[in-house]
Amino acid sequence: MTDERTPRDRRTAGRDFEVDLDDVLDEDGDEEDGLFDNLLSGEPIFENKEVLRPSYTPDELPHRTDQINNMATILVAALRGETPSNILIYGKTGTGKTASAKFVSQELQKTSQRYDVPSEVQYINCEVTDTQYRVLAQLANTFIEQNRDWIDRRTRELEELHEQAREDPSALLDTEFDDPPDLRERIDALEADRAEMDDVPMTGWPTDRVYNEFFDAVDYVERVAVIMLDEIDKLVEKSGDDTLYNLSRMNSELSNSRVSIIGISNDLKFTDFLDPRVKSSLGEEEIVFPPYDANQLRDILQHRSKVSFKPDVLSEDVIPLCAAFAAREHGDARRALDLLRTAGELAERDQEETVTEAHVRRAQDKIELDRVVEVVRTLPTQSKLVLYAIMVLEKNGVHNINTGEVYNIYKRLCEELDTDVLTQRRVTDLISELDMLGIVNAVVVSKGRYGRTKEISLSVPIEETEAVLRADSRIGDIDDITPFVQARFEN
Ligand SMILES: Nc1ncnc2c1ncn2[C@@H]1O[C@H](COP(=O)(O)OP(=O)(O)OP(=O)(O)O)[C@@H](O)[C@H]1O
Repeated sequence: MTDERTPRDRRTAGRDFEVDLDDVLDEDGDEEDGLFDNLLSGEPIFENKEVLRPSYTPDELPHRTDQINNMATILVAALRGETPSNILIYGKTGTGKTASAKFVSQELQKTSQRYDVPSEVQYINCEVTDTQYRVLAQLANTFIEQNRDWIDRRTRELEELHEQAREDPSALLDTEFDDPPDLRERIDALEADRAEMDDVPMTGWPTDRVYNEFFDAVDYVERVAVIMLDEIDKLVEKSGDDTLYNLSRMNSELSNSRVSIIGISNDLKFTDFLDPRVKSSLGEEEIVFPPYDANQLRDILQHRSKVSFKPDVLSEDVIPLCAAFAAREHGDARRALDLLRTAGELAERDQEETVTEAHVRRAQDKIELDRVVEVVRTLPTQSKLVLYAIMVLEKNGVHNINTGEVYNIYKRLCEELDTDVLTQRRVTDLISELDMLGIVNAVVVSKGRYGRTKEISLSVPIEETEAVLRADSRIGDIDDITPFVQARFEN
């Protein structure tokens, strides 16, 4: 059947929204370049941009061989049916902890399938799943799901065997079953278990009931379960160490299965908050991921760029510059990859054929600005008011602002918003926090016999900061405030 409609008919058929086609068709009704045509027509820079995103797990991780081998040496116990030691993995953000741990898990699962040994890794991101209840419920449901699949497979096998045994009783000779009724009993028992296996709801039960469900689900069949808790410090920060305590003492009570834990953290000090028993059990093995240096980052980018970019689109200095910028930021591979991707996107947007050093510099500014916008947007209201006060002063040409000046404006803002006024001491603390976040720069200077004071300046672009602050509906309502700054006696 041929479609008799014109291209225009086809485009408008079934539309339930209005589009002005004159924007896309010229006066003679011919097609002009549409909104996306221009963007699509440029020679694309990327071969596969997804490869540069954090969600992609590379199958090669340069400069992490030692850590990967170390993990494998510990986890190989699972393939022998033994319990691997628990592992704690430390390292700053972007040092390849998650990528390496996931890589080793995939290899472990592949090998376990090949040798038919039941060992598996369950990954949990504790930034998302951050309470004992949710961790246990998520694990329980994963194992319940697997158990149901296992029962389905097993009952199918046993039904077949039952069929055979009814015709020929010798079919049961080398099995654990005495006769067909014995086998039938086993099938019925499995089906009864299956019927009882309900999911754990994500809220609402007492936590010990969830724990019991999880315990029964893991122990239902023989297996070694490695539980990988990424961002484990977030779990401890939010809900203490009960989950880790419970997981680390399970093995003494399990009959069929074994559990081992891999904890991943970028907070080197988080174990200080753990119960000593949990601390020693969790830290049986510790693996440290040091920051990458510029040369290592260069290798990592080189590997990824081969798959992600078209050939010859990167000018020579692009990768070294991305690596150098990211090495300055505590050797963060995620930052290096973000820079490279953003630089590529900027070149693509400009419809240029090569990515240059200038794109990398612009990408660095853009990423930095995005970070600032995000930090400012999520500040608590009081900190936003303090920052707003500093911004008002700068906008009115005041430099080397002191705390008293910030405090005066801050008080006026609070009055206008009819909100609580914090003490000057507390506001000084908030200024120090803004300093630590890199949003303002506060240096203590000595004023000779006038004592010491803080000189404060904004470290971020003023227009963008104002726009983000004003996007907060309460601050957006503030009328323009002109600071009254006392004459200063400079010495
Ligand atoms: N050696 C490496 N080779 C290739 N890519 C790497 C390497 N190390 C890290 N990466 C990449 O860098 C990004 C960040 O890595 P990853 O998520 O593993 O860091 P992390 O140490 O877990 O950081 P965080 O603590 O912030 O979670 C990912 O895209 C990862 O694929």
